[in-house]
Amino acid sequence: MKTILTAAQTREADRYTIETTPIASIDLMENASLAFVTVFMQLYPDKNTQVLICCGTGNNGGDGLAIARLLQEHSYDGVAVWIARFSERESDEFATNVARLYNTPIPITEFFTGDELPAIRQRVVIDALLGSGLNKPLQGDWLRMVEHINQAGKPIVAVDIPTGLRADGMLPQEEPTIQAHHVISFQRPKLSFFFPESANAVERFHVVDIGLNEPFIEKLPSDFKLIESSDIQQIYRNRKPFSHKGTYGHALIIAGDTNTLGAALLACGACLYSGAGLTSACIPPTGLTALNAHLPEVMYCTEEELLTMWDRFDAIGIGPGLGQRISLLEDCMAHTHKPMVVDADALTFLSQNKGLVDGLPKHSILTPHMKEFDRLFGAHDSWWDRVQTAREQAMALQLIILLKNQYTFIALPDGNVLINPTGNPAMASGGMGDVLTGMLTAFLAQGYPPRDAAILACYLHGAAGDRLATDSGMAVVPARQLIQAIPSTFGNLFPPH
Ligand SMILES: NC(=O)C1=CN([C@@H]2O[C@H](COP(=O)(O)OP(=O)(O)OC[C@H]3O[C@@H](n4cnc5c(N)ncnc54)[C@H](O)[C@@H]3O)[C@@H](O)[C@H]2O)[C@@H](O)CC1
Ligand SMILES: Nc1ncnc2c1ncn2[C@@H]1O[C@H](COP(=O)(O)OP(=O)(O)O)[C@@H](O)[C@H]1O
Ligand SMILES: [K+]
Repeated sequence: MKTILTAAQTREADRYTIETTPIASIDLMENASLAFVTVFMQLYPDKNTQVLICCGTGNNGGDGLAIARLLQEHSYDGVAVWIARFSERESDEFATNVARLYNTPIPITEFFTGDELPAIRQRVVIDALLGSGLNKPLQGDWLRMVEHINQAGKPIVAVDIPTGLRADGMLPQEEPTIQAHHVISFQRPKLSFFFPESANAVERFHVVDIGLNEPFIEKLPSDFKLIESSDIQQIYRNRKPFSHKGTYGHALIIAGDTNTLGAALLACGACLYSGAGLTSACIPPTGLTALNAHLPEVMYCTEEELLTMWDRFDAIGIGPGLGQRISLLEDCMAHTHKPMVVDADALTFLSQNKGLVDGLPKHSILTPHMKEFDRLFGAHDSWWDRVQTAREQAMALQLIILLKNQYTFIALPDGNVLINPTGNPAMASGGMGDVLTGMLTAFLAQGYPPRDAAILACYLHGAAGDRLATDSGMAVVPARQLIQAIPSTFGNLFPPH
Protein backbone atom coordinates (compact mmCIF):
# COMPACT_ATOMS: atom_id res chain seq x y z
CA MET A 1 0.00 0.00 0.00
CA LYS A 2 1.18 3.50 -0.68
CA THR A 3 0.77 6.25 1.88
CA ILE A 4 -1.08 9.29 0.52
CA LEU A 5 0.44 12.56 1.67
CA THR A 6 -0.97 15.95 2.47
CA ALA A 7 0.67 18.96 0.75
CA ALA A 8 2.47 19.73 4.03
CA GLN A 9 3.79 16.16 4.25
CA THR A 10 5.03 16.34 0.65
CA ARG A 11 7.03 19.43 1.60
CA GLU A 12 8.38 17.52 4.61
CA ALA A 13 9.45 14.60 2.37
CA ASP A 14 11.01 17.09 -0.03
CA ARG A 15 13.01 18.75 2.75
CA TYR A 16 14.06 15.44 4.32
CA THR A 17 15.28 14.08 0.97
CA ILE A 18 17.34 17.20 0.29
CA GLU A 19 18.82 17.18 3.80
CA THR A 20 19.68 13.49 3.98
CA THR A 21 20.66 12.53 0.43
CA PRO A 22 23.35 14.08 -1.73
CA ILE A 23 20.76 15.78 -3.95
CA ALA A 24 20.28 19.52 -4.22
CA SER A 25 16.83 21.04 -4.53
CA ILE A 26 17.52 22.12 -8.11
CA ASP A 27 18.47 18.53 -9.04
CA LEU A 28 15.29 17.21 -7.47
CA MET A 29 13.43 19.65 -9.70
CA GLU A 30 15.38 18.37 -12.69
CA ASN A 31 14.43 14.75 -11.74
CA ALA A 32 10.80 15.73 -11.44
CA SER A 33 10.85 17.54 -14.78
CA LEU A 34 12.54 14.64 -16.52
CA ALA A 35 10.00 12.21 -15.07
CA PHE A 36 7.22 14.49 -16.33
CA VAL A 37 8.78 14.68 -19.80
CA THR A 38 9.07 10.86 -20.01
CA VAL A 39 5.30 10.46 -19.56
CA PHE A 40 4.52 13.51 -21.71
CA MET A 41 6.48 12.00 -24.61
CA GLN A 42 4.38 8.84 -24.38
CA LEU A 43 1.20 10.91 -24.47
CA TYR A 44 2.38 13.15 -27.34
CA PRO A 45 5.09 11.23 -29.23
CA ASP A 46 4.92 13.49 -32.31
CA LYS A 47 7.93 15.81 -31.96
CA ASN A 48 6.21 18.38 -34.17
CA THR A 49 3.58 18.94 -31.47
CA GLN A 50 3.40 22.66 -30.67
CA VAL A 51 3.49 23.02 -26.89
CA LEU A 52 2.77 26.10 -24.76
CA ILE A 53 4.10 25.92 -21.20
CA CYS A 54 2.48 28.36 -18.78
CA CYS A 55 4.65 28.96 -15.71
CA GLY A 56 4.24 30.72 -12.38
CA THR A 57 7.25 31.95 -10.45
CA GLY A 58 7.32 29.32 -7.66
CA ASN A 59 8.66 25.77 -7.88
CA ASN A 60 5.78 24.57 -10.02
CA GLY A 61 6.77 27.26 -12.51
CA GLY A 62 10.41 26.20 -12.08
CA ASP A 63 9.39 22.68 -13.13
CA GLY A 64 7.65 24.14 -16.18
CA LEU A 65 10.80 25.98 -17.28
CA ALA A 66 12.93 22.85 -16.88
CA ILE A 67 10.31 20.86 -18.81
CA ALA A 68 10.50 23.39 -21.67
CA ARG A 69 14.28 23.00 -21.87
CA LEU A 70 14.11 19.18 -21.65
CA LEU A 71 11.42 18.92 -24.33
CA GLN A 72 13.57 21.04 -26.60
CA GLU A 73 16.56 18.78 -25.87
CA HIS A 74 14.32 15.86 -26.91
CA SER A 75 13.76 17.57 -30.29
CA TYR A 76 10.35 19.11 -29.65
CA ASP A 77 10.99 22.30 -31.57
CA GLY A 78 7.60 23.96 -31.23
CA VAL A 79 7.95 24.81 -27.53
CA ALA A 80 6.99 28.27 -26.21
CA VAL A 81 6.88 29.57 -22.64
CA TRP A 82 4.62 32.08 -20.90
CA ILE A 83 5.63 33.36 -17.49
CA ALA A 84 2.91 34.77 -15.23
CA ARG A 85 4.70 37.46 -13.23
CA PHE A 86 1.72 38.26 -11.03
CA SER A 87 3.80 38.11 -7.86
CA GLU A 88 7.06 39.78 -6.86
CA ARG A 89 8.28 36.57 -5.33
CA GLU A 90 10.31 33.97 -7.24
CA SER A 91 11.73 30.75 -5.84
CA ASP A 92 15.49 30.16 -6.12
CA GLU A 93 14.96 27.13 -8.35
CA PHE A 94 12.65 29.16 -10.60
CA ALA A 95 15.37 31.82 -10.93
CA THR A 96 18.02 29.21 -11.79
CA ASN A 97 15.79 27.68 -14.45
CA VAL A 98 14.92 31.05 -15.99
CA ALA A 99 18.62 31.73 -16.40
CA ARG A 100 19.08 28.28 -18.00
CA LEU A 101 16.15 28.85 -20.32
CA TYR A 102 17.48 32.17 -21.58
CA ASN A 103 20.43 30.19 -23.00
CA THR A 104 18.06 28.32 -25.34
CA PRO A 105 16.18 29.55 -28.42
CA ILE A 106 12.81 28.90 -26.74
CA PRO A 107 10.56 31.99 -27.01
CA ILE A 108 9.55 33.37 -23.61
CA THR A 109 6.73 35.87 -23.05
CA GLU A 110 6.27 37.49 -19.65
CA PHE A 111 2.87 38.75 -18.48
CA PHE A 112 2.36 41.21 -15.64
CA THR A 113 -1.43 41.16 -15.88
CA GLY A 114 -4.01 38.60 -16.91
CA ASP A 115 -5.83 41.10 -19.14
CA GLU A 116 -5.73 40.78 -22.92
CA LEU A 117 -3.80 37.53 -23.14
CA PRO A 118 -3.02 36.45 -26.70
CA ALA A 119 -4.89 33.56 -28.33
CA ILE A 120 -3.33 30.16 -27.72
CA ARG A 121 -2.37 28.62 -31.05
CA GLN A 122 -0.36 25.64 -29.81
CA ARG A 123 -1.81 22.13 -29.84
CA VAL A 124 -1.16 21.30 -26.18
CA VAL A 125 -0.82 23.42 -23.03
CA ILE A 126 1.30 22.45 -20.04
CA ASP A 127 0.02 23.97 -16.80
CA ALA A 128 2.90 24.90 -14.47
CA LEU A 129 1.33 28.01 -12.96
CA LEU A 130 0.79 26.89 -9.38
CA GLY A 131 1.27 23.50 -7.75
CA SER A 132 0.95 22.17 -4.26
CA GLY A 133 1.92 25.59 -2.88
CA LEU A 134 -1.65 26.84 -3.50
CA ASN A 135 -2.86 28.51 -0.32
CA LYS A 136 -5.99 30.41 -1.35
CA PRO A 137 -8.58 30.37 -4.14
CA LEU A 138 -7.52 31.81 -7.49
CA GLN A 139 -8.47 35.39 -8.12
CA GLY A 140 -7.55 38.43 -10.20
CA ASP A 141 -4.84 37.91 -12.81
CA TRP A 142 -4.38 34.22 -11.91
CA LEU A 143 -8.05 33.54 -12.39
CA ARG A 144 -8.10 35.38 -15.72
CA MET A 145 -5.15 33.40 -17.01
CA VAL A 146 -6.62 30.07 -15.87
CA GLU A 147 -9.94 30.87 -17.52
CA HIS A 148 -8.16 31.95 -20.70
CA ILE A 149 -6.28 28.64 -20.84
CA ASN A 150 -9.42 26.57 -20.18
CA GLN A 151 -11.36 28.49 -22.80
CA ALA A 152 -8.75 27.79 -25.47
CA GLY A 153 -10.17 24.26 -25.55
CA LYS A 154 -6.76 22.63 -26.00
CA PRO A 155 -5.67 19.48 -24.18
CA ILE A 156 -4.00 20.52 -20.92
CA VAL A 157 -1.35 18.51 -19.12
CA ALA A 158 -0.86 19.72 -15.55
CA VAL A 159 2.43 19.53 -13.69
CA ASP A 160 1.93 17.82 -10.32
CA ILE A 161 -1.61 19.16 -9.75
CA PRO A 162 -3.96 21.37 -11.80
CA THR A 163 -3.57 25.03 -10.86
CA GLY A 164 -6.24 26.00 -8.33
CA LEU A 165 -6.97 22.49 -7.06
CA ARG A 166 -6.15 21.83 -3.42
CA ALA A 167 -4.14 18.70 -2.71
CA ASP A 168 -6.22 17.75 0.32
CA GLY A 169 -8.97 19.02 2.61
CA MET A 170 -12.44 20.12 1.58
CA LEU A 171 -12.89 20.95 -2.10
CA PRO A 172 -15.46 23.68 -2.63
CA GLN A 173 -17.54 22.73 -5.67
CA GLU A 174 -17.41 26.12 -7.35
CA GLU A 175 -13.69 26.91 -6.97
CA PRO A 176 -12.16 27.51 -10.42
CA THR A 177 -9.20 25.39 -11.50
CA ILE A 178 -7.32 24.41 -14.61
CA GLN A 179 -9.30 21.62 -16.28
CA ALA A 180 -6.57 19.14 -17.07
CA HIS A 181 -6.89 16.21 -19.45
CA HIS A 182 -3.83 14.64 -17.87
CA VAL A 183 -2.09 15.34 -14.59
CA ILE A 184 1.43 14.06 -14.14
CA SER A 185 1.80 14.03 -10.38
CA PHE A 186 5.02 13.76 -8.40
CA GLN A 187 5.73 10.74 -6.18
CA ARG A 188 2.13 10.25 -5.02
CA PRO A 189 -1.35 11.07 -6.32
CA LYS A 190 -2.92 13.86 -4.30
CA LEU A 191 -5.80 12.89 -2.02
CA SER A 192 -8.16 15.27 -3.83
CA PHE A 193 -7.83 13.25 -7.08
CA PHE A 194 -9.97 10.57 -5.44
CA PHE A 195 -12.89 12.88 -4.64
CA PRO A 196 -15.67 13.39 -7.20
CA GLU A 197 -15.34 17.18 -6.72
CA SER A 198 -12.07 17.05 -8.68
CA ALA A 199 -13.74 15.52 -11.76
CA ASN A 200 -13.52 18.76 -13.80
CA ALA A 201 -9.92 19.41 -12.80
CA VAL A 202 -8.54 15.92 -13.34
CA GLU A 203 -9.62 13.72 -16.21
CA ARG A 204 -6.74 11.21 -15.86
CA PHE A 205 -3.72 11.18 -13.62
CA HIS A 206 -0.31 9.52 -13.83
CA VAL A 207 2.16 9.27 -10.97
CA VAL A 208 5.93 9.50 -11.44
CA ASP A 209 8.73 8.72 -9.02
CA ILE A 210 10.97 11.75 -8.57
CA GLY A 211 13.34 10.20 -6.02
CA LEU A 212 11.89 11.41 -2.71
CA ASN A 213 12.91 9.25 0.25
CA GLU A 214 10.40 6.37 0.25
CA PRO A 215 11.16 4.88 3.71
CA PHE A 216 10.64 8.37 5.18
CA ILE A 217 7.35 8.82 3.30
CA GLU A 218 6.03 5.44 4.43
CA LYS A 219 6.70 6.38 8.05
CA LEU A 220 4.75 9.66 7.86
CA PRO A 221 1.48 9.47 9.77
CA SER A 222 -1.37 9.33 7.27
CA ASP A 223 -4.88 7.94 7.54
CA PHE A 224 -5.03 7.31 3.79
CA LYS A 225 -3.42 4.45 1.89
CA LEU A 226 -3.74 3.48 -1.75
CA ILE A 227 -4.23 -0.23 -2.48
CA GLU A 228 -1.79 -1.73 -4.99
CA SER A 229 -1.81 -5.00 -6.93
CA SER A 230 1.05 -6.26 -4.72
CA ASP A 231 -1.34 -6.11 -1.73
CA ILE A 232 -3.72 -8.37 -3.59
CA GLN A 233 -0.88 -10.80 -4.37
CA GLN A 234 -0.10 -10.94 -0.64
CA ILE A 235 -3.68 -11.49 0.47
CA TYR A 236 -4.97 -13.89 -2.16
CA ARG A 237 -4.62 -17.62 -1.58
CA ASN A 238 -4.62 -19.98 -4.56
CA ARG A 239 -6.91 -22.99 -4.36
CA LYS A 240 -5.04 -25.91 -2.81
CA PRO A 241 -4.49 -29.46 -4.08
CA PHE A 242 -7.00 -31.97 -2.67
CA SER A 243 -9.30 -29.15 -1.59
CA HIS A 244 -13.03 -29.64 -1.96
CA LYS A 245 -16.17 -27.55 -1.68
CA GLY A 246 -16.03 -27.74 2.10
CA THR A 247 -12.64 -26.03 2.06
CA TYR A 248 -14.10 -22.83 0.65
CA GLY A 249 -16.98 -22.23 3.01
CA HIS A 250 -20.75 -22.00 2.83
CA ALA A 251 -22.11 -18.55 1.99
CA LEU A 252 -25.68 -17.42 2.53
CA ILE A 253 -27.20 -14.59 0.55
CA ILE A 254 -30.41 -13.16 2.02
CA ALA A 255 -31.78 -11.00 -0.73
CA GLY A 256 -34.56 -10.37 -3.22
CA ASP A 257 -38.29 -9.88 -3.04
CA THR A 258 -40.99 -10.70 -5.57
CA ASN A 259 -40.22 -7.69 -7.75
CA THR A 260 -36.52 -7.41 -7.00
CA LEU A 261 -35.29 -10.91 -7.49
CA GLY A 262 -32.62 -9.81 -9.95
CA ALA A 263 -30.62 -8.24 -7.14
CA ALA A 264 -30.53 -11.61 -5.34
CA LEU A 265 -29.52 -13.47 -8.49
CA LEU A 266 -26.68 -11.03 -9.11
CA ALA A 267 -25.39 -11.28 -5.53
CA CYS A 268 -25.65 -15.10 -5.59
CA GLY A 269 -23.97 -15.30 -9.00
CA ALA A 270 -21.09 -13.11 -7.85
CA CYS A 271 -20.71 -15.22 -4.70
CA LEU A 272 -20.58 -18.41 -6.75
CA TYR A 273 -18.13 -17.02 -9.30
CA SER A 274 -15.90 -15.63 -6.52
CA GLY A 275 -15.23 -19.10 -5.25
CA ALA A 276 -17.50 -19.81 -2.26
CA GLY A 277 -17.56 -23.61 -1.80
CA LEU A 278 -21.34 -23.57 -1.41
CA THR A 279 -23.79 -20.75 -1.93
CA SER A 280 -27.31 -20.77 -0.50
CA ALA A 281 -29.95 -18.22 -1.36
CA CYS A 282 -32.71 -17.19 0.97
CA ILE A 283 -35.09 -15.71 -1.60
CA PRO A 284 -38.89 -15.61 -1.75
CA PRO A 285 -40.56 -18.83 -3.03
CA THR A 286 -41.68 -16.99 -6.16
CA GLY A 287 -38.03 -16.81 -7.21
CA LEU A 288 -37.28 -20.51 -7.09
CA THR A 289 -37.80 -21.20 -10.79
CA ALA A 290 -35.62 -18.27 -11.78
CA LEU A 291 -32.90 -19.39 -9.38
CA ASN A 292 -32.90 -22.93 -10.71
CA ALA A 293 -32.90 -21.74 -14.29
CA HIS A 294 -30.15 -19.14 -13.91
CA LEU A 295 -27.93 -20.45 -11.13
CA PRO A 296 -28.44 -24.20 -10.75
CA GLU A 297 -25.31 -24.41 -8.55
CA VAL A 298 -26.91 -22.23 -5.87
CA MET A 299 -29.09 -23.87 -3.19
CA TYR A 300 -32.47 -22.55 -2.15
CA CYS A 301 -33.31 -21.96 1.49
CA THR A 302 -36.69 -20.83 2.82
CA GLU A 303 -37.12 -18.37 5.68
CA GLU A 304 -38.49 -21.23 7.84
CA GLU A 305 -35.51 -23.45 7.08
CA LEU A 306 -33.19 -20.66 8.11
CA LEU A 307 -34.43 -20.95 11.71
CA THR A 308 -32.55 -24.22 12.16
CA MET A 309 -29.67 -23.56 9.80
CA TRP A 310 -27.92 -20.42 11.01
CA ASP A 311 -24.91 -22.32 12.31
CA ARG A 312 -24.18 -23.91 8.95
CA PHE A 313 -23.12 -20.73 7.26
CA ASP A 314 -19.61 -19.37 7.31
CA ALA A 315 -20.70 -15.95 6.06
CA ILE A 316 -23.89 -14.06 5.39
CA GLY A 317 -24.56 -11.22 2.95
CA ILE A 318 -27.89 -9.46 3.40
CA GLY A 319 -29.79 -6.67 1.72
CA PRO A 320 -29.88 -6.49 -2.10
CA GLY A 321 -33.51 -6.14 -3.19
CA LEU A 322 -34.71 -7.40 0.20
CA GLY A 323 -37.82 -5.17 0.06
CA GLN A 324 -40.57 -6.19 2.47
CA ARG A 325 -38.55 -9.09 3.88
CA ILE A 326 -36.40 -6.71 5.85
CA SER A 327 -37.23 -8.21 9.27
CA LEU A 328 -34.80 -10.95 8.30
CA LEU A 329 -32.01 -8.55 9.25
CA GLU A 330 -33.02 -8.65 12.90
CA ASP A 331 -33.34 -12.46 12.79
CA CYS A 332 -29.93 -12.65 11.28
CA MET A 333 -28.41 -10.37 13.90
CA ALA A 334 -30.04 -12.40 16.69
CA HIS A 335 -28.56 -15.67 15.45
CA THR A 336 -25.12 -14.95 14.11
CA HIS A 337 -22.09 -13.37 15.68
CA LYS A 338 -19.81 -13.63 12.67
CA PRO A 339 -19.05 -10.50 10.67
CA MET A 340 -21.62 -10.13 7.89
CA VAL A 341 -22.06 -8.02 4.77
CA VAL A 342 -24.87 -5.46 4.99
CA ASP A 343 -26.03 -3.73 1.80
CA ALA A 344 -28.88 -1.88 0.08
CA ASP A 345 -32.33 -2.34 1.76
CA ALA A 346 -30.66 -3.62 4.91
CA LEU A 347 -28.74 -0.33 5.12
CA THR A 348 -31.92 1.66 4.60
CA PHE A 349 -33.54 -0.33 7.40
CA LEU A 350 -30.59 0.47 9.66
CA SER A 351 -30.91 4.16 8.87
CA GLN A 352 -34.58 3.96 9.99
CA ASN A 353 -33.60 2.01 13.11
CA LYS A 354 -30.27 3.55 14.03
CA GLY A 355 -30.18 1.78 17.41
CA LEU A 356 -29.62 -1.50 15.58
CA VAL A 357 -26.26 -0.49 14.10
CA ASP A 358 -24.55 -1.01 17.44
CA GLY A 359 -25.75 -4.60 17.52
CA LEU A 360 -24.05 -5.65 14.28
CA PRO A 361 -21.26 -8.20 14.78
CA LYS A 362 -17.94 -6.34 15.07
CA HIS A 363 -16.00 -6.01 11.82
CA SER A 364 -19.12 -6.52 9.71
CA ILE A 365 -18.87 -4.83 6.33
CA LEU A 366 -21.34 -2.06 5.43
CA THR A 367 -21.40 -1.15 1.74
CA PRO A 368 -23.25 2.17 1.35
CA HIS A 369 -23.17 4.34 -1.73
CA MET A 370 -23.23 8.06 -1.09
CA LYS A 371 -27.00 8.34 -0.50
CA GLU A 372 -27.18 5.29 1.73
CA PHE A 373 -24.22 6.64 3.68
CA ASP A 374 -25.84 10.02 4.25
CA ARG A 375 -29.11 8.39 5.30
CA LEU A 376 -27.20 6.42 7.90
CA PHE A 377 -24.78 9.04 9.18
CA GLY A 378 -26.31 12.40 8.22
CA ALA A 379 -26.09 14.70 5.19
CA HIS A 380 -22.65 15.82 3.99
CA ASP A 381 -21.76 18.69 1.66
CA SER A 382 -18.41 17.35 0.59
CA TRP A 383 -16.65 14.04 0.08
CA TRP A 384 -13.85 15.16 2.36
CA ASP A 385 -16.37 15.47 5.24
CA ARG A 386 -18.10 12.25 4.25
CA VAL A 387 -14.86 10.31 4.32
CA GLN A 388 -13.94 11.82 7.70
CA THR A 389 -17.29 10.63 9.06
CA ALA A 390 -16.74 7.16 7.58
CA ARG A 391 -13.40 7.01 9.36
CA GLU A 392 -14.83 8.14 12.70
CA GLN A 393 -17.84 5.81 12.51
CA ALA A 394 -15.75 2.80 11.48
CA MET A 395 -13.62 3.34 14.58
CA ALA A 396 -16.51 4.09 16.93
CA LEU A 397 -18.69 1.18 15.75
CA GLN A 398 -15.79 -1.22 15.00
CA LEU A 399 -17.24 -1.85 11.55
CA ILE A 400 -15.76 -1.76 8.08
CA ILE A 401 -17.47 0.97 6.08
CA LEU A 402 -17.03 0.61 2.39
CA LEU A 403 -18.08 3.94 0.91
CA LYS A 404 -18.70 3.18 -2.76
CA ASN A 405 -17.72 5.44 -5.63
CA GLN A 406 -15.42 5.49 -8.63
CA TYR A 407 -12.67 5.20 -6.01
CA THR A 408 -14.17 3.27 -3.13
CA PHE A 409 -12.98 4.27 0.35
CA ILE A 410 -12.62 1.38 2.80
CA ALA A 411 -12.76 2.83 6.32
CA LEU A 412 -11.34 0.32 8.80
CA PRO A 413 -11.94 -0.01 12.55
CA ASP A 414 -8.26 0.91 13.20
CA GLY A 415 -8.71 4.38 11.67
CA ASN A 416 -7.04 3.67 8.34
CA VAL A 417 -8.87 4.56 5.16
CA LEU A 418 -7.87 2.49 2.13
CA ILE A 419 -8.53 3.75 -1.38
CA ASN A 420 -9.32 1.26 -4.13
CA PRO A 421 -7.74 2.26 -7.46
CA THR A 422 -9.62 -0.10 -9.81
CA GLY A 423 -12.93 0.43 -11.59
CA ASN A 424 -14.22 2.78 -14.26
CA PRO A 425 -17.37 4.61 -15.38
CA ALA A 426 -18.41 1.74 -17.68
CA MET A 427 -19.41 0.04 -14.42
CA ALA A 428 -21.84 2.77 -13.43
CA SER A 429 -25.11 0.86 -13.83
CA GLY A 430 -27.67 -0.91 -11.63
CA GLY A 431 -26.76 -4.19 -10.02
CA MET A 432 -23.05 -3.49 -9.73
CA GLY A 433 -23.31 -3.07 -5.95
CA ASP A 434 -25.21 -6.38 -5.64
CA VAL A 435 -22.26 -8.05 -7.34
CA LEU A 436 -19.86 -6.50 -4.86
CA THR A 437 -21.96 -7.82 -1.96
CA GLY A 438 -21.82 -11.33 -3.42
CA MET A 439 -18.05 -11.10 -3.81
CA LEU A 440 -17.54 -9.86 -0.26
CA THR A 441 -19.67 -12.68 1.14
CA ALA A 442 -17.75 -15.26 -0.89
CA PHE A 443 -14.40 -14.06 0.47
CA LEU A 444 -15.66 -14.03 4.06
CA ALA A 445 -16.97 -17.58 3.55
CA GLN A 446 -13.55 -18.65 2.31
CA GLY A 447 -12.07 -17.54 5.60
CA TYR A 448 -10.46 -14.24 4.64
CA PRO A 449 -10.48 -11.78 7.56
CA PRO A 450 -13.04 -9.01 6.92
CA ARG A 451 -10.35 -6.42 6.11
CA ASP A 452 -8.75 -8.71 3.52
CA ALA A 453 -12.15 -9.71 2.11
CA ALA A 454 -12.99 -6.01 1.65
CA ILE A 455 -9.70 -5.26 -0.11
CA LEU A 456 -9.90 -8.34 -2.36
CA ALA A 457 -13.53 -7.81 -3.32
CA CYS A 458 -13.19 -4.10 -4.11
CA TYR A 459 -10.00 -4.54 -6.08
CA LEU A 460 -11.20 -7.56 -8.11
CA HIS A 461 -14.64 -6.05 -8.74
CA GLY A 462 -12.97 -3.00 -10.28
CA ALA A 463 -10.28 -5.04 -12.02
CA ALA A 464 -12.93 -7.22 -13.70
CA GLY A 465 -14.68 -4.05 -14.86
CA ASP A 466 -11.38 -2.64 -16.14
CA ARG A 467 -10.62 -5.83 -18.07
CA LEU A 468 -13.99 -5.66 -19.83
CA ALA A 469 -13.84 -1.91 -20.47
CA THR A 470 -10.18 -1.63 -21.45
CA ASP A 471 -9.22 -5.01 -22.92
CA SER A 472 -12.59 -5.87 -24.49
CA GLY A 473 -13.46 -2.25 -25.28
CA MET A 474 -16.90 -2.37 -23.65
CA ALA A 475 -18.30 1.13 -23.19
CA VAL A 476 -20.83 -0.22 -20.71
CA VAL A 477 -20.28 -3.23 -18.48
CA PRO A 478 -23.55 -4.85 -17.32
CA ALA A 479 -23.38 -6.43 -13.86
CA ARG A 480 -24.19 -9.89 -15.27
CA GLN A 481 -21.22 -9.74 -17.59
CA LEU A 482 -18.92 -8.57 -14.81
CA ILE A 483 -19.82 -11.67 -12.79
CA GLN A 484 -18.73 -13.89 -15.65
CA ALA A 485 -15.42 -12.05 -15.88
CA ILE A 486 -14.56 -12.63 -12.20
CA PRO A 487 -12.90 -16.07 -12.60
CA SER A 488 -10.74 -14.99 -15.54
CA THR A 489 -9.75 -11.80 -13.70
CA PHE A 490 -8.52 -13.97 -10.83
CA GLY A 491 -6.81 -16.28 -13.30
CA ASN A 492 -5.08 -13.38 -14.94
CA LEU A 493 -3.86 -11.83 -11.69
CA PHE A 494 -2.92 -15.15 -10.09
CA PRO A 495 -1.99 -17.69 -12.76
CA PRO A 496 -2.04 -21.25 -11.35
CA HIS A 497 1.54 -22.48 -10.65
N1 LIG B 1 7.48 18.16 -3.57
C1 LIG B 1 8.55 17.92 -4.22
O1 LIG B 1 9.17 17.04 -3.83
C2 LIG B 1 8.93 18.74 -5.37
C3 LIG B 1 8.07 19.72 -5.81
N2 LIG B 1 8.25 20.39 -6.92
C4 LIG B 1 7.29 21.38 -7.36
O2 LIG B 1 7.05 22.38 -6.43
C5 LIG B 1 5.68 22.70 -6.41
C6 LIG B 1 5.37 23.47 -5.17
O3 LIG B 1 6.10 24.65 -5.29
P1 LIG B 1 5.96 25.94 -4.35
O4 LIG B 1 5.82 25.47 -2.95
O5 LIG B 1 7.05 26.85 -4.71
O6 LIG B 1 4.58 26.54 -4.74
P2 LIG B 1 3.83 26.84 -6.11
O7 LIG B 1 4.74 26.90 -7.26
O8 LIG B 1 2.71 25.88 -6.16
O9 LIG B 1 3.24 28.30 -5.81
C7 LIG B 1 4.08 29.42 -5.67
C8 LIG B 1 3.57 30.39 -4.68
O10 LIG B 1 2.36 30.98 -5.12
C9 LIG B 1 1.66 31.54 -4.03
N3 LIG B 1 0.24 31.22 -4.13
C10 LIG B 1 -0.40 30.15 -3.64
N4 LIG B 1 -1.70 30.18 -3.94
C11 LIG B 1 -1.89 31.30 -4.66
C12 LIG B 1 -3.03 31.88 -5.27
N5 LIG B 1 -4.22 31.31 -5.21
N6 LIG B 1 -2.88 33.04 -5.92
C13 LIG B 1 -1.68 33.61 -6.01
N7 LIG B 1 -0.57 33.10 -5.46
C14 LIG B 1 -0.66 31.96 -4.79
C15 LIG B 1 2.27 30.93 -2.78
O11 LIG B 1 2.93 31.92 -2.06
C16 LIG B 1 3.21 29.85 -3.32
O12 LIG B 1 4.32 29.65 -2.52
C17 LIG B 1 5.03 21.34 -6.59
O13 LIG B 1 3.70 21.39 -6.99
C18 LIG B 1 5.93 20.76 -7.67
O14 LIG B 1 5.50 21.16 -8.94
C19 LIG B 1 9.34 20.03 -7.81
O15 LIG B 1 10.05 21.15 -8.15
C20 LIG B 1 10.28 18.99 -7.34
C21 LIG B 1 10.21 18.50 -6.01
N1 LIG C 1 -17.61 5.38 -12.24
C1 LIG C 1 -17.37 4.24 -11.56
N2 LIG C 1 -16.11 3.77 -11.49
C2 LIG C 1 -15.84 2.66 -10.78
N3 LIG C 1 -16.76 1.94 -10.13
C3 LIG C 1 -18.01 2.35 -10.18
C4 LIG C 1 -18.40 3.52 -10.89
N4 LIG C 1 -19.72 3.70 -10.74
C5 LIG C 1 -20.15 2.67 -9.96
N5 LIG C 1 -19.13 1.87 -9.62
C6 LIG C 1 -19.16 0.70 -8.72
O1 LIG C 1 -20.39 0.03 -8.88
C7 LIG C 1 -20.98 -0.26 -7.61
C8 LIG C 1 -22.32 0.49 -7.54
O2 LIG C 1 -22.98 0.15 -6.35
P1 LIG C 1 -24.49 0.54 -6.07
O3 LIG C 1 -24.69 1.98 -6.34
O4 LIG C 1 -24.84 0.01 -4.74
O5 LIG C 1 -25.23 -0.28 -7.21
P2 LIG C 1 -26.58 -1.13 -7.20
O6 LIG C 1 -27.37 -0.74 -6.00
O7 LIG C 1 -27.28 -0.77 -8.47
O8 LIG C 1 -26.18 -2.56 -7.20
C9 LIG C 1 -19.97 0.17 -6.55
O9 LIG C 1 -19.16 -0.91 -6.17
C10 LIG C 1 -19.12 1.21 -7.28
O10 LIG C 1 -17.82 1.26 -6.77
K1 LIG D 1 0.13 23.04 -12.03
